[in-house]
Order: sequence, then C-alpha cells, then structure tokens
Amino acid sequence: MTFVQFKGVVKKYDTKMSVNHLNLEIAQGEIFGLLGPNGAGKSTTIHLLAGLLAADAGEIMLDGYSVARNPIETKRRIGLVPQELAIYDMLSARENVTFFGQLYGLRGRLLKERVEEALAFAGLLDFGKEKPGTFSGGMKRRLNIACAIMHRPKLIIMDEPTVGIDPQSRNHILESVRQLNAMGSTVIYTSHYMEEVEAISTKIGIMDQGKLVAHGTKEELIRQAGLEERLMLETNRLTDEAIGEIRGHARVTFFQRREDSQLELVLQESQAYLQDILFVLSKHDLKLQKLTRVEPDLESLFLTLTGRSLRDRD
Ligand SMILES: Nc1ncnc2c1ncn2[C@@H]1O[C@H](COP(=O)(O)OP(=O)(O)OP(=O)(O)O)[C@@H](O)[C@H]1O
Repeated sequence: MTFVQFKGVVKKYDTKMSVNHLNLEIAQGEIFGLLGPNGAGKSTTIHLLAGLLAADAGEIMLDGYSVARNPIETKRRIGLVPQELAIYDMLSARENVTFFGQLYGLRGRLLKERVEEALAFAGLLDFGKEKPGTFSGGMKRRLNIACAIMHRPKLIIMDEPTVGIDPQSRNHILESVRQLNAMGSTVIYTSHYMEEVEAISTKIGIMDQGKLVAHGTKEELIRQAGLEERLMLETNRLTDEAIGEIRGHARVTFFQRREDSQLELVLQESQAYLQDILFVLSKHDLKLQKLTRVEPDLESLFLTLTGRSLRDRD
C-alpha cells in the first residue's frame, strides 16, 4: 500500500529549484533511505512532507491525506527527527520528552508511561534527571529521537541522524531505526553515507539536484544501472605484451591500469574465463599476488547515474 506519495512536487528558493518536479512513492512498512550529496534537496523534501515548508507546485499525500489540505491529520502521523537538535538545554532529558508528549496531546499516566518508554528506547533512562548540556553529541541526538517518537507515529522521518557522532551512538541509532520499523513504523531516513543506507534500507531513493534519479532495492538499482563486479589483480610486475593480451581478451569489457602492477577489469562470465587471464600472466612469467572481487555499490551507481561522486563535498 502506498503510504507516502509526492506528485510533481516543486520547491524553489528564488529561481533555484531545490525540489524539481519530484515524483516518489513509499510503501507502508519500508525503511526508505533517501541518499544524495549535500545540497541534493533531501532536507527540503522531508520538510515539505512534514508540513514545515509549503510546495510551490504538486501534491504530497500521507496515509490518504493531503499534507497541504489536512495538516493536522498528517502531522499527527509524523515523528520528525531534524538535522539540527530540537531539545531544550534548560530542561532535563525527562522534561524534554514530557514536553514533546504534551505537544502531541498526551496526558496523565499514558504520558508518564510513554516518557519512560522513550527514554529507555534511547538508552537514556539513567540520565533522565540530567540536562542535555552535559551530554555527548550522540546522547543529544538519541534524546532528540526519544522526543520525536514518544507519540508512536506511523511515519518516522530522520534527517541525517548520524552526522558527527561517535560509533557507539551511531550503532544505537541504526539499531533504533530497525526496532521502530519492526514495531510498525514506516521510516524515511536521509543520509549521504551510502554504507549506512545500504545497511538498513529496504528501499533506496537517490536524489541529485532536486530530482529522484533512481529508486528501488539496492539490487534493483545496481541491475538497472548495468553495474558489474570488478576484478582487481595485483601482480609482481606487468609487461606491455601481457597488458595488450588481457585488454584484448574478448570477455574483458572494462580495463584500467590502476598502479604500476595493478589492473582493474570487468570480465564477463569470470568464473569460466578467469583462467585465461591467469594463463596470460604465467605465460609472461608474471606472478599474481592478490585477486579481489569488488561488488558494485551505491557509490559506483551514483557515479554512473550522475557522472559525479557522492562524496564530492563530504
Ligand atoms: N532556506 C533556504 N534558502 C535558500 N536556499 C536554500 C534554503 N534551503 C535550502 N536551500 C538550497 O536548496 C538546495 C537543497 O538543499 P537541501 O538542504 O534540501 O539539500 P540536502 O540534500 O538536504 O543537503 P544537506 O545534506 O546539505 O542538508 C541547496 O542548493 C540549498 O542551498
């Protein structure tokens, strides 16, 4: 079932299109990773969905409601974990979560239960009385998450939740995303870290310059782009004759000399034809020192789709 739908959505700042006729569908129950370099339009997209910005054109639907026409219904369904921390330093961790619960209309015993549940979920139960000013960056972010999820929203949106935090908190946050999803929430997660998106997403959307340039599971995306496994061969040395023979092999569709004694190849049906390459090496008295298979990843996909690296501006 389609849970989130963007139909021809446009958002401009002056003349610049931050979101450029975006069409996107997300099914209920997904962990949807929205991946793209800095400035691709990810934050603008999720701010539009959360109703924090108004679109210049197009329509956004959430759970059958229009974000523009039914803002109360749509906002109730969303827990937004923004990129900038939205917590109050003068309140304790517990008071912060309570405050957000009150904003969502929770009262009395239910409010108390949900506050404790959210603190426990964020691994902050022992720090409930403390003010976030003393917290590490990772703890502050976990508190931010506790505040956003305490009303058990159907849709949780996290904007770059792991930027600049320690590995332990990072793992905690990634594990929280999985748990929240297992408990029934659909999750939209923006990041420019492809490893993270690969690791936790059930579906991935790749954004560039305000547009969705690809959409699917990791495997679908890699297949669509026609990306293939590469072989890295490291030898003790190389000769021009050997290079000529390898490059000229009928099944070698990509060839690059990496360093003096390193070759990168795409070899079709490599199981059957690798022996030909090894034979060329031994014929020229060259020794193979290392052979690595490199699986295609989202980084190579992004490069293929846009001609640029995801990490250009990291
Ligand atoms: N308030 C604003 N005023 C003017 N331009 C803006 C504003 N907010 C965003 N933009 C521009 O819109 C484009 C998309 O920005 P956005 O923040 O959505 O990208 P992003 O993919 O989330 O990147 P980041 O990870 O850096 O936040 C960028 O070129 C940005 O400079």
